[in-house]
Amino acid sequence: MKMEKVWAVYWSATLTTEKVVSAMAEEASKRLNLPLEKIDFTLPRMREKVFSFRETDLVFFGTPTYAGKVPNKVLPFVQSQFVGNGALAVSVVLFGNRSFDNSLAELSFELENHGFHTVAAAAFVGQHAFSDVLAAGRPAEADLRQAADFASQVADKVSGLTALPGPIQVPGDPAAPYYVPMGVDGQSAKFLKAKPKTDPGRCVSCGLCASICPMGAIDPADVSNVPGLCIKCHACIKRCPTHAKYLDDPAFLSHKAMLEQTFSEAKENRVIL
Ligand SMILES: Cc1cc2nc3c(=O)[nH]c(=O)nc-3n(C[C@H](O)[C@H](O)[C@H](O)COP(=O)(O)O)c2cc1C
Repeated sequence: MKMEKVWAVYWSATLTTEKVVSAMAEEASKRLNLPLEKIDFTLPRMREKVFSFRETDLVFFGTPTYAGKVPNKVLPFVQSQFVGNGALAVSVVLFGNRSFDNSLAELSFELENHGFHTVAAAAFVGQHAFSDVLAAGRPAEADLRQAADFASQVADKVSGLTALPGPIQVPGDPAAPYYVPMGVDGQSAKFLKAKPKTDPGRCVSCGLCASICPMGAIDPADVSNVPGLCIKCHACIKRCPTHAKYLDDPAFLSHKAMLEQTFSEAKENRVIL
């Protein structure tokens, strides 16, 4: 099929999805000798307009896995902000070494439902946003190489297509319920209402956290004040230059400890072509 443009489209709070989707789209654009454009819809200001694609677009579309699915506060934007108009798409999810459960199936389903034709899919491991040790440093160089190899195979597949294939088959159930986080005691860990705290001894009031919060939840005039909804994405915690932000909610810490105890063995990336 004759394509005209490659796109990297992603939502990424701690930048692992951005890294993997960008590596894929960059490689495909090189291989197909086509221009590349990026849409990062992580921040509220990037979620105000609708993006419409064309049949000649190849779109690498990525989100993280939260509770085994597409993050529930991101899903409405996936559904309302992007119109496929017959564009080819590659669904990509990142997951933090536990499982991607049903996120890839859900993302693929939503893309198909909104006018995209999915031609490939991938689930890559990214450092777990909750932890400094779970999948630490991933995507690493080897992951990014694998992402590029995959994209190059996608490019060859797309160039060789003479008709639209059926939707790519991915494991999982788009309608499955969310994974319920557990604590070390085996009971469900309820930390939905937890909010990040600020260490006044470290915070220099640079305002970065407020400017990168995907929910716009942090008061820029007083960053220790979080009046908005916190989705525990860890953008503020992971990206604070002085390490001033933290979560000390006991249920959250218990879930994090359980994950670190149970899912320490490195998982592999999954590609579907
Ligand atoms: C609220 C929340 C829920 C998560 N749930 C899962 C999960 O169910 N399974 C998993 O393996 N990783 C899970 N993760 C880890 C993320 O999928 C992983 O850190 C991903 O790389 C984050 O993407 P980003 O860097 O683009 O924001 C979760 C992370 C957060 C913040």
